[in-house]
Amino acid sequence: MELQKQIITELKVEPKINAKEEVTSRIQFLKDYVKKSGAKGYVLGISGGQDSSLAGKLAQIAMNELREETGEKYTFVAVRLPYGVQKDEEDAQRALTFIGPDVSLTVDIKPAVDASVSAFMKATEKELSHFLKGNTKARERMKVQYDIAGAYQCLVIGTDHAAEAITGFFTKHGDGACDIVPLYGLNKRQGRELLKELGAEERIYLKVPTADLEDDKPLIPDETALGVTYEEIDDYLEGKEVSLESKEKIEKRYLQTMHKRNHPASIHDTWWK
Ligand SMILES: Nc1ncnc2c1ncn2[C@@H]1O[C@H](COP(=O)(O)OP(=O)(O)OC[C@H]2O[C@@H]([n+]3cccc(C(=O)O)c3)[C@H](O)[C@@H]2O)[C@@H](O)[C@H]1O
Ligand SMILES: Nc1ncnc2c1ncn2[C@@H]1O[C@H](COP(=O)(O)OP(=O)(O)OP(=O)(O)O)[C@@H](O)[C@H]1O
Ligand SMILES: [Mg+2]
Repeated sequence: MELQKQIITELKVEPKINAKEEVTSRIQFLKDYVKKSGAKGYVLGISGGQDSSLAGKLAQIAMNELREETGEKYTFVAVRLPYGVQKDEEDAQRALTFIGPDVSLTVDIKPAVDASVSAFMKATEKELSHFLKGNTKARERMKVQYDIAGAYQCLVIGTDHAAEAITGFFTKHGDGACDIVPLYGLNKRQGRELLKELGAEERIYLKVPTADLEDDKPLIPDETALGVTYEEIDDYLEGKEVSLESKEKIEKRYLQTMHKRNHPASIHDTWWK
């Protein structure tokens, strides 16, 4: 099968969606999964970006409905995880207002990240690059979310979706580590459609996507880091034709990041061959 078709099938992307139906079915999924698991709710880091605004809103609605339906105390915990002071804190606060979480926490990851980086440098006498320190930030955020999951008996939501999975644009065992992925199969513009359906204000769904991980490149847009636009990634995922240059960039990243979309290789696996 042609690689584009193979990727679309693997990442479960539909070229056209009904935003209302997607909202309903993904909320239902969050409700069914938490009930079946025996957990008491969900936790998610809220950055101010599009993906966590959407996943957080779906989770909060799911918890509201479950409380109504069961009379049990299901809870959504939103956690702000800034590295010191976040440049776009205002956007994060706007996202929290939109979500209206049951519980809102803030854990500054700076002391833990800085301690980890300085212990690494002391031991190795090597500098940890801004890029690698960025991945440490993402893994520290993962760790805090699992601390909360343990303490509040809840599950960790991940914001992975097709437009991110295709390029492997996430930190392995960082933001890539989670218990449930309610946005799976959506591309970036479909996620935006869901945010609109949920009544988010424009500033939330038009916010420029950024990983915001590197100290020397604050708020660098994902599209700059990737060298390809989300419009092109979304078109590719909807089976449309994109420029040859973008197609090659997307497919190269897809092939290089196979290991991020699979379980660690064992002697029984063949995906890496
Ligand atoms: N073939 C292979 N088989 C098995 N494992 C392999 C491997 N190649 C590398 N690895 C392992 O993977 C590691 C590299 O992966 P990883 O540590 O993830 O690091 P890497 O993929 O190099 O960097 C993460 C990228 O994701 C971006 N990101 C991160 C977090 C959030 C967002 C966002 O959009 O918000 C974006 C970040 O800006 C950066 O460009 C290697 O150190 C190695 O341990
Ligand atoms: N500063 C932060 N505070 C809390 N959580 C964060 C922070 N930065 C990243 N995260 C978590 O890591 C996830 C991955 O980041 P990512 O940038 O892909 O998503 P986003 O910021 O929600 O949306 P966008 O891709 O539009 O920027 C976020 O969805 C969020 O759960
Ligand atoms: Mg972001």
